This record gives sequence, structure tokens and C-alpha cells, in this order.
Amino acid sequence: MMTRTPMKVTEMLQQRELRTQPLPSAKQTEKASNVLAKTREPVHVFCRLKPLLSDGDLCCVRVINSTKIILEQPFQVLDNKQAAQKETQYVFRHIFESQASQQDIFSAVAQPMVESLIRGHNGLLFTYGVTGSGKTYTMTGDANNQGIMPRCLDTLFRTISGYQAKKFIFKSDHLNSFEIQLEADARSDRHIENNQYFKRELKRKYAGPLTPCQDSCDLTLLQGINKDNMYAVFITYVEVYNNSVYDLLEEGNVEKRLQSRIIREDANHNMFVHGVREIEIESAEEAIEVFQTGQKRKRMGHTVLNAESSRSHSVFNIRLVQAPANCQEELASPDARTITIGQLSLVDLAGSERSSRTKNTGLRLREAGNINNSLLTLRTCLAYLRENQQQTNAAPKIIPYRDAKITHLFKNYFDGEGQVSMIVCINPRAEDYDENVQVMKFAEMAQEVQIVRATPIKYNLGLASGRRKPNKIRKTPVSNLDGFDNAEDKNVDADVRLVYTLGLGFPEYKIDTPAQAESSIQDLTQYLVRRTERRKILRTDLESKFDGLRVHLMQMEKENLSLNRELDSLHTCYKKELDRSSALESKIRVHENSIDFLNNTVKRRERQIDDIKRQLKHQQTLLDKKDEEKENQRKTLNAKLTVERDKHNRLRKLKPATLEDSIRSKDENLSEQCSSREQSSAVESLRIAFVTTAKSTPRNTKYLTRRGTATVVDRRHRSFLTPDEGHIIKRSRI
Ligand SMILES: Nc1ncnc2c1ncn2[C@@H]1O[C@H](COP(=O)(O)OP(=O)(O)OP(=O)(O)O)[C@@H](O)[C@H]1O
Repeated sequence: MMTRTPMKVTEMLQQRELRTQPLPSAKQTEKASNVLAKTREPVHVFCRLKPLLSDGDLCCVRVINSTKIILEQPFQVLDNKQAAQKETQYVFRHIFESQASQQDIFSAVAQPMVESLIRGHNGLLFTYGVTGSGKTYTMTGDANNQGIMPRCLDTLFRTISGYQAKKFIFKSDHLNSFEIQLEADARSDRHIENNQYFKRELKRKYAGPLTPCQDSCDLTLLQGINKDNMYAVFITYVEVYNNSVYDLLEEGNVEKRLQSRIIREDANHNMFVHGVREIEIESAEEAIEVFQTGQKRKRMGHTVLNAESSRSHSVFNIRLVQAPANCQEELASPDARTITIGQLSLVDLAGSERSSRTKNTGLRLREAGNINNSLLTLRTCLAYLRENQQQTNAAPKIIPYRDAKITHLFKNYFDGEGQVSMIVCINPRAEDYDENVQVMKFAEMAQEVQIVRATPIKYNLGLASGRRKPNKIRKTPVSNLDGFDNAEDKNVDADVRLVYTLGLGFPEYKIDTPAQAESSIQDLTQYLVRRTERRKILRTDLESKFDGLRVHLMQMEKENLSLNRELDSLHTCYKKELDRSSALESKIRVHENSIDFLNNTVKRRERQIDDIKRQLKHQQTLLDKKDEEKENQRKTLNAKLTVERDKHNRLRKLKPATLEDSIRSKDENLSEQCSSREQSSAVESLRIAFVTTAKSTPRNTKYLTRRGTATVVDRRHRSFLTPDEGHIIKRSRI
């Protein structure tokens, strides 16, 4: 059994906890760690198991408890039946077993993210898993089992109900931000919208296949709403198909070919789809209707593993815009800087799949290739992020967000904005074992990545908190009173004292008969008694309120004084810090200048080194050329020498033979023809000539003399023949 030992798991958990818990040593370190613990959080990874289709199906998963799960290699996959079954244990934040309801998932995973959204924080929630493992079911659900998205919308609208701004007060600036419109402009936009037939229809009824859940959560548990703010909700819905981004809510009918969009970075370094259509919605029903319109454009396809398989990654963004209101329930300032924007991105990733199992070909195969590539990039990004966070001493790796559109869109979540959660969907069938192993490994790695949670900057207008409350309180009984006046329902328990009215108008009475007069007088008396009592109650209430107000004012005055003192000390601190920071800035400038200078010097030196290298190279080339020339000359001289040697050898062989022949013939002629002294002296002179010629002949060569004797000539000696005797006189060379 290849299990992670319990020790290892606890170590892992301890390590994870260590990263979020403050170190107890020095006070300063503790403070710094506290800040880290507050602002850093790991990716939350949840695991959801899909129910098996039939009881006979083999299962490859065993749940240990709500956080531990074991993946078992199915027996039939093993070659050898005797071999030990391979098991791997994984630990997640929570494991939802197959019987877990959609509500369970929403409450544990998405509800806290909705709360964060209301507070103005960003959040990313995505589903990850093999094709057909239940990602879309978890994210969207169906008519009877609504998923996370409709539940989020329902919770959100139920929470902000009564605090929503009028439509078109907030307007998108098409650069991922919002501006505040004047009421007159907003009214005119509302008028235009009301005139559009489509919108009127939409408002009248909604009867789509998916409806928002009506009981998504217990609202008493939800926190985070600022009752002094006004809220508006905007949605965008995009898909990433074959690594291109498309706006599923683009204007035009559903058959229209969608335009590919680019991803851009806004002024706050958040990534957004440029030119995407942001639709302001006022209710969950309206949001679902808009979602369904986009859904019709989403690319779905049939694969062997899932009849309705998502062939693209879909990103549904809920953006909550809020700004402070004044006590008249209008926005307190037209300044766009007072706006806080929170974004919750719900992402349904396309399923990872193996082409061998899906039997995909053609377009489906290309889609699958693109899906797998983008998921691989997601895995790489998270792996590099984790590495960078764990090895703080090494040079950080560049995260390849731009390699896939989906990771490019996620960049600002991973780089530090908001909370990231992932639901890993697992189909526990034995056939999915291999792919589930990969999914689990990725999930395990992902939860070691730390994300910095950014706190939104809220613009302080200096308005008192709770300013909208009195107006709201006043509105409630007044509206109740309206009903009280008109309806017969006498049991309405209107809190009339708070609006300081003495009650209903003077009752009508008729005094036609004495009996009528009697009863009218009684009624009027009762009415007046009630009225007097109410007056008393109101007076007491008013007096107590005056007292309360006085106490409250005194308290506020005290608070104000202490706050002013605090403000003064803060001002002093601020001034000191300002001085310190300007001193640091000037230091930085000096260091920057010296860095610039050093950089320039380094560049100059590098240029010089380059020049010297070039010169050396040139000299080397010249030397090589000279060597080559020398070699050529040597070869030419050698060739000439060989030719000369051959010539010389040939001459040496030829000359003595020729001369010997001529001497012999002349000797014979001379001996035959004359015996005279003159004649013989001529012969002698000829002989001397021969000897002179023979100087250059090789050593130990034999020559014929007149007497027919052989003579050996040594090269080291010069040899002569005496004219009378013909003897050879040898003389040593000097
Ligand atoms: N927890 C569950 N309970 C009941 N049915 C489920 C559950 N999860 C998934 N299903 C059913 O399984 C089928 C496939 O699920 P779904 O379409 O959500 O898979 P997917 O992971 O999104 O697939 P793909 O990646 O191909 O889009 C659907 O018919 C869905 O209703």
C-alpha cells in the first residue's frame, strides 16, 4: 500500500499552519507574522464525489473522514493479481461524499465567498476534474438541483435587498471600472430601457429551465453588508474556447458569430476582457435569464464520456459595486473614487480528458488538445507559484500566465487579489482511476499555494455611520400606517409612537337620535381618552429620547475630543513618517544614481572587453593565414626539391655511361691509327678531361684506364691520373 504516512500528512498540515500562524519569538516578528497571517491564505480545495451510476460499478475511492480520502488502484488494472493494491491518501479542506446536497456545497464553499463579495473582496471559485465528473452540475446544477451560481445570486440579492441603488446610477466605464451618473441621466437611461420590448418582457415573467433557488441560505448568518452603502450588481459571462475569449452576452441574436476578445490590464492591475458587455441586473431571476441567453451560445459537444460536455472554460463574473449613501438615500458623492468593487468569478473549467478514452477525432480532438494545454498551463502556473513561495532565497521563476487565456484571466487572483477556492470533482468509477490520480495530485499541490487577500481601500467621506437608519425606520411605520388607514385589518401593530402621530383622524359621528348621540359621545370620549393617553406616551417617549440624545451628544463630544487628540498624534506620526520616507527616498535616489553609474561602467568595460576580443580574433586569423602560407611554401619547395633530386639522379646515371662509351671508342681508334707522341698526348688530354668530369660521380664507381684496370674513386677525395703512368693520386679534401 503506497500511502502517505500519517506523519507526513500531519507534517504537511503543520507546515501549512505554520505559514499562517505567527511565530511567538520576538515581538516584532510576531507583529509581522500576524500581518502575514491576516493577509495570506492558502487556496481552499474541496473535493466532491459523484454518485456511482449503478451499485455494480467498481469504485476507486474510499473516504476516511471529512478531510481524508484514499484513492485505490482497481484490481483489474494490475497485471499480477497477487500484487499489492496501490493506495494514496489525500487531505483536503473538506470532502463531500456522493450524497452531499447542492445546499451543503453552497453553504461550505460559496456562501463565505458571497459574504466576502459583499465586503468588497474579490473571489475566484472554479471546478476542476475529469470530463463527466460533475463540474457543471456543481457550478450550475439543473432545474431541481440548483448549483452554486443560482444560489450565490439568490443570496446576494436577498442580502442587499433594500440597499440597492436605482438602476444606471452606476455606469461601467468599459475599462473594468465604474462611474457615478447624475440622477437625471440615470432616469433617462431607465426610460430608454423600459421602452425596449425585450426588457419589458423580461421584467414581466421569467420561466427558464433554471430558476434561482429561493432558500439558498439563512440570511441571519450572512454578514458584511454596510447599511450606509448603496449597491448594484453587474454580470459578465465569457468563455475561453480553443484559447480564444468570447463574450457570451454580446449584443445580437444567439446565432450570431461571436467576436474573439483580448485580455487587458486595468489601472489597478486587474485583468479583464476588453469590450465585454456588463449587464446591470436587479434580481436573481433577471441574472438567471441573462445567464441562460449566454448558455445558448456556449460550446457544448457530445463525447463518449459525457453526452453534454463543455468544450470550453466558462467564466461567470458577479460584480458588486457599492458606494456610500447619504441620509436621503442618494449617493453621497458623485466622485468615482468612493466606489468599491468586489468581483466573484465562478469558473466551470472544461474537463481534462484522454483522447484514447473519449475516442475524439477531428474538431473534438483539437478542442481536447486546447483544453488539455490550458489545464497544463494552469498546473504549471500553480506549481511555479508554490515553488516561488517556498524557495524565497532562489531567484523567482516567471509564472507563465500568458501561455493560456484562462490563466491570463486568473492572474490578478493568484498574484494577490482575493480568495481562491477550487472544487475537485471526482467520478469514483474504477475506469477513471488514472485520470483521478492526476487530478488529485494537482489539487494537493494547489492547496499549498498562498494567496494574499487584499483589503479594499474605502474612501472616507467623513459621514456618520448609521445615517440611513432613521430614514428607513420612519419609512416602515408610515407605509404600515398607509395600510392601516385603508385596510380593515385592525390588528396591524404599527409602531406609531416613533413617527409621533396621535393616531387616526377624528371619527365620523351622527347625532340623529338621542341614543345615537349617546353612543357617539361615548365613542368620541374613548377616542379622546386614547388620544390623550397616546399624547402622554409620546411626551414620555420624547423626553426619554431627549435625555438619551443629550447623553449621546455628550458621549459623542467626548469621543470627538479623544478622536481629535488621536488625530493630532497621528498627524505628528504622519509628519515624522513623511520626513523619514523623504529621507529614505533621497537615499534611494543616491543609490540609484550610483547603481546607474556602476551599470554604465560595467557596460563600458563590457564594450572594451568586446573590442579586445575582436582584436584578438583578428590577430589569430592573421597568424592562421601566415601559417597556411608557410605550409604552402614548404610544400612547393619540397616538390621542387624532389624534381631537382630526380633530375640530378637521372643525370648522374646517364653521364658516366655515355662518356665511357665515347672514351672506349676513341681509345680503340687511337691504338689502331697512330702511335705518335702527339697523338698519344692528345689522348692523354682527353683522359684528363674525363677525369675532371668524373669529379661529381658517386663514390666507389669503377672506371676503365688505358691499361684496362678498374679504379675506385672515393667521394671524400679528389683524384687525378698522372699523364705517363695513369696511376690515381689520391689527395685528402681540405
Ligand atoms: N453529484 C451529482 N449528483 C447527481 N448527478 C450528478 C452529480 N454530478 C454529476 N451528475 C450528473 O452527471 C452528468 C455529467 O455531469 P456534468 O455535465 O456536470 O459533468 P462535467 O464534469 O461538467 O463534464 P464536462 O467536463 O464534460 O463538461 C450530468 O448528467 C449530471 O447531472
